[in-house]
Amino acid sequence: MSKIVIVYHSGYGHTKKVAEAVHAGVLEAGADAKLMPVGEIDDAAWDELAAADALIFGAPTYMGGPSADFKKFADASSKPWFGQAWKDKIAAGFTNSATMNGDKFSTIQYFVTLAMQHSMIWAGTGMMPANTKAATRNDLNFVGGFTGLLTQSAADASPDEAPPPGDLETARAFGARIAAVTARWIAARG
Ligand SMILES: Cc1cc2nc3c(=O)[nH]c(=O)nc-3n(C[C@H](O)[C@H](O)[C@H](O)COP(=O)(O)O)c2cc1C
Repeated sequence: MSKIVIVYHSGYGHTKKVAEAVHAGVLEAGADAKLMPVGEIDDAAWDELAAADALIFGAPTYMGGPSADFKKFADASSKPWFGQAWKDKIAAGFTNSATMNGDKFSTIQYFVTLAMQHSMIWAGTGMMPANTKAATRNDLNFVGGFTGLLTQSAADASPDEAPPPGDLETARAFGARIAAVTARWIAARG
Protein backbone atom coordinates (compact mmCIF):
# COMPACT_ATOMS: atom_id res chain seq x y z
CA MET A 1 0.00 0.00 0.00
CA SER A 2 1.38 3.43 -0.91
CA LYS A 3 1.97 6.03 1.80
CA ILE A 4 0.89 9.62 1.15
CA VAL A 5 1.49 12.55 3.48
CA ILE A 6 -0.52 15.76 3.17
CA VAL A 7 1.74 18.41 4.65
CA TYR A 8 -0.07 21.70 5.03
CA HIS A 9 -0.55 25.00 6.82
CA SER A 10 -3.82 26.70 7.63
CA GLY A 11 -3.98 29.97 9.54
CA TYR A 12 -7.73 30.11 10.16
CA GLY A 13 -9.03 26.63 9.29
CA HIS A 14 -10.18 26.95 5.67
CA THR A 15 -7.18 25.21 4.12
CA LYS A 16 -7.43 22.59 6.88
CA LYS A 17 -10.91 21.71 5.58
CA VAL A 18 -9.41 21.22 2.11
CA ALA A 19 -6.56 19.11 3.53
CA GLU A 20 -9.09 16.90 5.31
CA ALA A 21 -11.07 16.41 2.10
CA VAL A 22 -7.88 15.52 0.18
CA HIS A 23 -7.03 13.08 3.00
CA ALA A 24 -10.48 11.45 2.72
CA GLY A 25 -10.03 11.06 -1.04
CA VAL A 26 -6.63 9.41 -0.64
CA LEU A 27 -8.06 6.96 1.92
CA GLU A 28 -11.07 6.19 -0.30
CA ALA A 29 -8.66 5.28 -3.09
CA GLY A 30 -7.05 2.68 -0.82
CA ALA A 31 -3.77 4.37 0.07
CA ASP A 32 -2.33 5.03 3.50
CA ALA A 33 -2.75 8.75 4.22
CA LYS A 34 -1.50 11.07 6.92
CA LEU A 35 -2.40 14.68 7.63
CA MET A 36 0.65 16.63 8.82
CA PRO A 37 0.20 20.28 9.88
CA VAL A 38 3.54 22.09 9.40
CA GLY A 39 3.41 23.39 12.97
CA GLU A 40 3.63 19.85 14.36
CA ILE A 41 6.66 18.56 12.49
CA ASP A 42 9.24 16.95 14.76
CA ASP A 43 12.13 14.55 14.02
CA ALA A 44 9.76 11.57 13.72
CA ALA A 45 7.62 13.51 11.23
CA TRP A 46 10.67 14.25 9.04
CA ASP A 47 11.31 10.48 9.02
CA GLU A 48 7.68 9.90 7.95
CA LEU A 49 8.10 12.39 5.12
CA ALA A 50 11.25 10.59 4.00
CA ALA A 51 9.43 7.23 4.07
CA ALA A 52 6.38 8.41 2.08
CA ASP A 53 5.75 7.58 -1.57
CA ALA A 54 4.02 10.90 -2.24
CA LEU A 55 3.83 14.32 -0.59
CA ILE A 56 0.91 16.67 -1.15
CA PHE A 57 1.74 20.29 -0.24
CA GLY A 58 -1.04 22.62 0.92
CA ALA A 59 -1.11 26.26 2.03
CA PRO A 60 -3.41 29.25 1.90
CA THR A 61 -2.38 31.96 -0.51
CA TYR A 62 -1.25 34.93 1.55
CA MET A 63 -0.05 38.09 -0.22
CA GLY A 64 0.24 36.23 -3.51
CA GLY A 65 2.24 33.24 -2.33
CA PRO A 66 2.34 30.39 0.19
CA SER A 67 1.86 31.42 3.82
CA ALA A 68 5.06 32.15 5.76
CA ASP A 69 4.49 29.10 7.97
CA PHE A 70 4.51 26.83 4.93
CA LYS A 71 7.61 28.59 3.59
CA LYS A 72 9.31 27.98 6.93
CA PHE A 73 8.65 24.24 6.46
CA ALA A 74 9.92 24.45 2.87
CA ASP A 75 13.11 26.15 4.04
CA ALA A 76 13.59 23.49 6.71
CA SER A 77 13.29 20.84 3.98
CA SER A 78 16.76 21.92 2.83
CA LYS A 79 18.01 19.23 5.21
CA PRO A 80 16.43 16.28 3.29
CA TRP A 81 17.25 18.21 0.08
CA PHE A 82 21.01 17.87 0.75
CA GLY A 83 20.72 14.09 0.51
CA GLN A 84 17.89 14.25 -2.10
CA ALA A 85 15.79 12.17 0.33
CA TRP A 86 12.55 12.99 -1.54
CA LYS A 87 13.90 12.15 -5.02
CA ASP A 88 11.35 10.38 -7.24
CA LYS A 89 8.45 10.72 -4.81
CA ILE A 90 5.20 11.91 -6.35
CA ALA A 91 4.43 15.57 -5.49
CA ALA A 92 1.19 17.54 -5.79
CA GLY A 93 -0.26 20.66 -4.22
CA PHE A 94 -3.29 22.72 -3.35
CA THR A 95 -4.08 26.23 -2.23
CA ASN A 96 -7.12 28.02 -0.89
CA SER A 97 -7.73 31.75 -0.88
CA ALA A 98 -10.50 34.33 -0.62
CA THR A 99 -10.54 35.74 -4.15
CA MET A 100 -11.52 33.48 -7.04
CA ASN A 101 -8.14 34.12 -8.64
CA GLY A 102 -6.27 36.08 -5.93
CA ASP A 103 -2.89 35.00 -7.40
CA LYS A 104 -3.37 31.39 -6.26
CA PHE A 105 -1.20 30.20 -9.12
CA SER A 106 1.88 31.82 -7.58
CA THR A 107 1.46 29.46 -4.63
CA ILE A 108 1.03 26.40 -6.87
CA GLN A 109 4.03 27.49 -8.94
CA TYR A 110 6.05 27.72 -5.74
CA PHE A 111 5.07 24.14 -4.83
CA VAL A 112 6.20 22.96 -8.27
CA THR A 113 9.57 24.67 -7.81
CA LEU A 114 9.95 23.14 -4.35
CA ALA A 115 9.13 19.70 -5.77
CA MET A 116 11.64 20.14 -8.61
CA GLN A 117 14.39 21.19 -6.18
CA HIS A 118 13.71 17.90 -4.40
CA SER A 119 13.77 16.00 -7.75
CA MET A 120 10.17 14.86 -7.23
CA ILE A 121 7.62 13.93 -9.92
CA TRP A 122 4.80 16.51 -10.16
CA ALA A 123 1.22 15.37 -10.68
CA GLY A 124 -1.59 17.80 -11.58
CA THR A 125 -5.32 17.55 -11.08
CA GLY A 126 -6.10 15.66 -14.29
CA MET A 127 -9.53 17.32 -14.17
CA MET A 128 -11.40 19.30 -16.76
CA PRO A 129 -12.73 22.66 -15.48
CA ALA A 130 -16.44 23.45 -15.13
CA ASN A 131 -16.46 26.46 -17.45
CA THR A 132 -19.56 26.27 -19.60
CA LYS A 133 -22.62 28.55 -19.45
CA ALA A 134 -24.40 25.79 -17.56
CA ALA A 135 -21.63 25.51 -14.93
CA THR A 136 -22.52 26.26 -11.31
CA ARG A 137 -20.35 27.03 -8.28
CA ASN A 138 -20.56 23.54 -6.81
CA ASP A 139 -19.50 21.73 -9.98
CA LEU A 140 -16.34 19.66 -9.85
CA ASN A 141 -13.27 21.86 -10.48
CA PHE A 142 -15.26 25.08 -10.82
CA VAL A 143 -12.19 27.08 -9.71
CA GLY A 144 -10.39 25.39 -12.60
CA GLY A 145 -6.98 24.15 -11.44
CA PHE A 146 -4.85 22.00 -13.75
CA THR A 147 -1.37 22.24 -12.19
CA GLY A 148 -2.75 22.01 -8.65
CA LEU A 149 -6.01 21.97 -6.74
CA LEU A 150 -7.55 25.43 -6.28
CA THR A 151 -10.32 26.22 -3.79
CA GLN A 152 -11.94 29.49 -2.77
CA SER A 153 -13.33 30.60 0.57
CA ALA A 154 -15.27 33.87 0.75
CA ALA A 155 -13.39 36.40 2.88
CA ASP A 156 -16.22 36.69 5.42
CA ALA A 157 -17.04 32.95 5.60
CA SER A 158 -16.04 30.71 8.51
CA PRO A 159 -14.39 27.30 7.85
CA ASP A 160 -17.86 25.79 8.51
CA GLU A 161 -19.17 27.72 5.51
CA ALA A 162 -16.24 27.68 3.10
CA PRO A 163 -14.82 26.46 0.87
CA PRO A 164 -18.18 25.37 -0.59
CA PRO A 165 -19.18 21.68 -0.96
CA GLY A 166 -18.19 21.50 -4.64
CA ASP A 167 -14.63 22.58 -3.84
CA LEU A 168 -14.41 19.99 -1.06
CA GLU A 169 -15.72 17.32 -3.44
CA THR A 170 -13.07 18.43 -5.93
CA ALA A 171 -10.49 18.05 -3.14
CA ARG A 172 -11.63 14.47 -2.51
CA ALA A 173 -11.37 13.64 -6.21
CA PHE A 174 -7.92 15.23 -6.27
CA GLY A 175 -6.79 13.10 -3.31
CA ALA A 176 -8.09 9.97 -5.06
CA ARG A 177 -6.26 10.91 -8.24
CA ILE A 178 -2.93 11.44 -6.48
CA ALA A 179 -3.39 8.07 -4.75
CA ALA A 180 -4.03 6.42 -8.15
CA VAL A 181 -1.03 8.12 -9.77
CA THR A 182 1.17 7.08 -6.85
CA ALA A 183 -0.01 3.46 -7.05
CA ARG A 184 0.83 3.34 -10.77
CA TRP A 185 4.21 4.95 -10.18
CA ILE A 186 5.10 2.47 -7.45
CA ALA A 187 3.96 -0.50 -9.56
CA ALA A 188 6.02 0.72 -12.53
CA ARG A 189 9.04 1.36 -10.32
CA GLY A 190 8.88 -2.21 -8.97
C1 LIG B 1 -2.06 37.78 5.48
C2 LIG B 1 -3.13 37.38 4.50
C3 LIG B 1 -2.90 37.55 3.15
C4 LIG B 1 -3.86 37.14 2.21
N1 LIG B 1 -3.58 37.26 0.88
C5 LIG B 1 -4.46 36.79 -0.02
C6 LIG B 1 -4.14 36.80 -1.42
O1 LIG B 1 -3.07 37.17 -1.86
N2 LIG B 1 -5.10 36.36 -2.28
C7 LIG B 1 -6.33 35.94 -1.86
O2 LIG B 1 -7.16 35.59 -2.70
N3 LIG B 1 -6.63 35.87 -0.54
C8 LIG B 1 -5.73 36.27 0.38
N4 LIG B 1 -6.01 36.18 1.72
C9 LIG B 1 -7.23 35.49 2.15
C10 LIG B 1 -6.95 34.04 2.55
O3 LIG B 1 -6.29 33.34 1.51
C11 LIG B 1 -8.25 33.32 2.88
O4 LIG B 1 -8.87 33.96 3.97
C12 LIG B 1 -8.06 31.84 3.16
O5 LIG B 1 -9.32 31.21 3.20
C13 LIG B 1 -7.33 31.62 4.49
O6 LIG B 1 -7.09 30.24 4.65
P1 LIG B 1 -6.79 29.64 6.09
O7 LIG B 1 -8.06 29.79 6.89
O8 LIG B 1 -6.44 28.23 5.85
O9 LIG B 1 -5.67 30.45 6.67
C14 LIG B 1 -5.08 36.58 2.65
C15 LIG B 1 -5.31 36.45 4.03
C16 LIG B 1 -4.35 36.82 4.94
C17 LIG B 1 -4.61 36.61 6.41
